[in-house]
Amino acid sequence: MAEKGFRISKTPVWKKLKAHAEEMKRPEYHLKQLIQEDGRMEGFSLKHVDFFYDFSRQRVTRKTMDLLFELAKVAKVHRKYRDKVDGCKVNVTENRAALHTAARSFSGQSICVDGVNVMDEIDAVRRQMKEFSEKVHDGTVCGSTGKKFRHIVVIGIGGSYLGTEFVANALFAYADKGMELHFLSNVDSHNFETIKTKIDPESTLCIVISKSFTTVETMANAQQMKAYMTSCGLDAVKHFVTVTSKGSPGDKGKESGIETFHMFDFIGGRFSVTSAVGGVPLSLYLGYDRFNQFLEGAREMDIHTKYAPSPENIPLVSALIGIWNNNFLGYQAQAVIPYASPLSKLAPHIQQLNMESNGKSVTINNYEIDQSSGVIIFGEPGTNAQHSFFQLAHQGHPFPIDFIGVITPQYPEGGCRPHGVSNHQELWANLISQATALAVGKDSEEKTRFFQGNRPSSTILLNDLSPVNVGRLLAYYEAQTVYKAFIWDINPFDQFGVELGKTIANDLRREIVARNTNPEHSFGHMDEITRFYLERLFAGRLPL
Ligand SMILES: O=P(O)(O)OC[C@H]1O[C@H](O)[C@H](O)[C@@H](O)[C@@H]1O
Repeated sequence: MAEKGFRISKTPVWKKLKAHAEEMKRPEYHLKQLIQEDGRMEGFSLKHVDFFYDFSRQRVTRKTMDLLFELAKVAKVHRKYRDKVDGCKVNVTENRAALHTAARSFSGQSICVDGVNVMDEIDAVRRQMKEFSEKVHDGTVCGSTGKKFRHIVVIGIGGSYLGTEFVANALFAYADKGMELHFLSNVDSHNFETIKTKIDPESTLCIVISKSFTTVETMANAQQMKAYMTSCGLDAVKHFVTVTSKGSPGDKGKESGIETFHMFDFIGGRFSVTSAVGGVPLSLYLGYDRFNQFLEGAREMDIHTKYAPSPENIPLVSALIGIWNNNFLGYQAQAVIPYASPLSKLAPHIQQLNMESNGKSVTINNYEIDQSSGVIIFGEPGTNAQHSFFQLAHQGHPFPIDFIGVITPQYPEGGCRPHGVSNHQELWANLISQATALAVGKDSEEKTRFFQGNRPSSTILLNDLSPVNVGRLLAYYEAQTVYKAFIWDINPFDQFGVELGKTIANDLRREIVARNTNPEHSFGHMDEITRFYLERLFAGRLPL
């Protein structure tokens, strides 16, 4: 993928960027000055069809951008990206391709991995999802007592859950198929018990989604759900379908009576919402055509990402700005603040996408990373966020923000204008003012009322929250994540960092099983702290 011995932090352009970051500390580069420059908005924003990206309130000048484009060139990002979308095995640690982009390709062109055109199986799964969702909607496929399905319980965690939840929330206004969607992700029994109170088992379809079909939480929840359905006198087989990778323990074939939709080893969990992982629940919830429109939006952003030259390439420009903020200006966190409640689950999805992909300690050639890769991502919708953590954003530790605005809301507003403006106009007044306040700041004799300003943000604008635009937004963040990794020269497609905790949990599970089967089993051989917690679990209360 990259030449051996390559380290981005050792390149001359990296050093030039370091020196430039020092220069950018000078007062004349304070954002309150930069945003006054003629043509700032036009020169520091990009538009691609329905997607507008404004970086005029980032701490960058033309020189910064030129250096960042040089950095992208040195990192050979365009070649790496083309290798990825063409099916090269860019996930070198797992010897896999990374082809989430193929899940929304409609070009008719082959994409080959090991000489096999993956589009054939992707197309077959698309047809299967379409047919299945139509049969559920017309009642041909129904529960074991003949009732139409009205509740869908998605059983999955991490990448087999977060993307679907984000899209389902974003497109709630389009969910007119009479389906209620529930997410059983956490092994915490509260999650399961709460869902039980909300569903009618006879009209409930469970979708077990797990690429590996070994994830402990998902397997436990699937078993709980199966036992519950059986206890309700239902034939559980008729109430379950699975989404899993070919050949996994859950891929039991037609004879099991459970319909299986395949996902593939070349699509990573956190990149999988445009595959059957999102496709099965979302086509049931929204209808297949709307899921398809969502894919169209993602595809269109993929094409832009692949072909647009660096200065016009929106995901690349935002990845470069992210690296500038992180590695050169020293910001360690990034907030995602949509001024649109339907995007309330965007931040948790982007959090996994970014932090699991780019929270790495070695480069693709196994060199220890000597600059940080990945930042802490968090977020909540505005204006709610303003009334919780924005104090820190304005006067405490600064962190860059992605603001997201939607021009036309999903529901038409009535004529009521509480302060002379509609609620949507009020929302926008806040969206605009927050970015300005962060950038400009405010002088004051009173120290507690002083605002330093110079706090960077970008603003993404969408015409509306249609399935197509939600697809564009998703693909934008996916591409931005991948471009960042390609600049840092890390592999964004593996996640070995999640393994250690799971291994320790396996050991503890064995201990708990031993005590469950033998009440005399002692935890005496364990360390004091672990022993304390295990004893409390079995004692059922804190020590007196
Ligand atoms: O889809 P599954 O195999 O059940 O995996 C579910 C999730 O668990 C893993 O621990 C990883 O952290 C995620 O990347 C993955 O999406």
